[in-house]
Amino acid sequence: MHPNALLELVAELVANVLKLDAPADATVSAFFRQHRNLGPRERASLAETVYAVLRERLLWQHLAQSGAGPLPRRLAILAWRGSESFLRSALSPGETAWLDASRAIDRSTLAPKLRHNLPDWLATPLLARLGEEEFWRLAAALNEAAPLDLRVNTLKAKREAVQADLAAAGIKAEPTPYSPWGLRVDGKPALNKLEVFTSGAVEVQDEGSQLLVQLLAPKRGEMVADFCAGAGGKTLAIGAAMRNTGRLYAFDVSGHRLDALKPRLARSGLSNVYPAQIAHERDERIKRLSGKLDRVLVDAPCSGLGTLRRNPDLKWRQSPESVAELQAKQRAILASAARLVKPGGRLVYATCSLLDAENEVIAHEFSAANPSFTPMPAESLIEPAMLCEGGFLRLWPHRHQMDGFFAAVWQRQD
Ligand SMILES: C[S@@+](CC[C@H](N)C(=O)[O-])C[C@H]1O[C@@H](n2cnc3c(N)ncnc32)[C@H](O)[C@@H]1O
Repeated sequence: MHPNALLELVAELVANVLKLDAPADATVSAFFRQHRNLGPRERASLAETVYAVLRERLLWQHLAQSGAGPLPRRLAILAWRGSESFLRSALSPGETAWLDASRAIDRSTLAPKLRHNLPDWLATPLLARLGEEEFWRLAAALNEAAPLDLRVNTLKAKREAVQADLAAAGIKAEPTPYSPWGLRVDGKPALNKLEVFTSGAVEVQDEGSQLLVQLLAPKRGEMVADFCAGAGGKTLAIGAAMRNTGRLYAFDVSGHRLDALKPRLARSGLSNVYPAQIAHERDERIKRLSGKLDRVLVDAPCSGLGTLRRNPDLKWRQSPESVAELQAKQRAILASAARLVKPGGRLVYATCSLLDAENEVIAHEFSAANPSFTPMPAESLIEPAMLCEGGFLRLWPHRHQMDGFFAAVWQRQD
């Protein structure tokens, strides 16, 4: 494609994504479906440039003020992530001079906001919690691309064997540092046509999500519920840890998400999973299981701010108001899910948020209101201790090279 035609397409996609009315990955996929003629390299330039715009949006918008022409084109030029010579051949002499001048600006002289690229409502609590030095390390880590992690389905394969199969397909993968089932893949190779994937020997899953199963620690033959199962990333890991025995309920209010679980379930070889759509957290189907379950996981709907490396649009699509709404849902879901746990059973509450408001605050409130649930310190359930903070699993991209992740664990006494 002619360089300027591609740059114009990038600008169009930037404009679409910056409407912020849908998740960026959905907007990008829809755009690719409308432009089927684009090759893999063109798609990569488009997607990576759009994500670069989202990651450092405040910086680019500041620099773009001095340029000319439509704003989405200026943003696309500044954040361009394809071939440099290709970009330059698309630019007018005026644009070339402006790009060079923009790049020559010493970024360390810019206002903090233009360097961390986080909205104030998010930067303020993170800075207060982490302190200056660590806050800046987090801000830098959030603007890097996330690694691609796989979870080996131990019902079907061993980690070393999968690693060897991937190597035979020219894909380098190393065991993840903390999860015993994880492999971290080099780069972003297409995996979905490989035998290891189609046979159900692996699923894509961030290492942090894999660690959650160690906190839930489901055993053979138990009755377990994954209360917010979605497309079942955690369900599959829990079902495998139960060695395909017992009964694992996969609840969710979204039938559409549970539908996405079906093909994954078929590949996995699991037959102990019972997906069920519920109307809300107080659904009759839930009430019937009251006090009967050994383990319940609440992977709560949350702001997703721990996944900013993958979903940088979330920092612009969430707000203090949306976080307050999510907190209300989190409280209600945790309270209902807790009723399913039998005496002696275990309850786990998890989010992929960085904010105390969705994490420690919800967990402490629950403990205070439910004295029959005794907190179990995460440090006693998972190693090494540096994965935990204040009795909770607390993962950070800059400390642990994983998505931001939180989990609290309780045991029901009576
Ligand atoms: C963080 S996602 C779950 C991701 C999933 N556990 C996984 O590992 O792939 C949260 C899920 O909660 C579901 N949800 C929202 N409100 C709910 C409710 N009241 N009861 C149960 N699930 C709910 C959403 O549909 C969404 O799928």
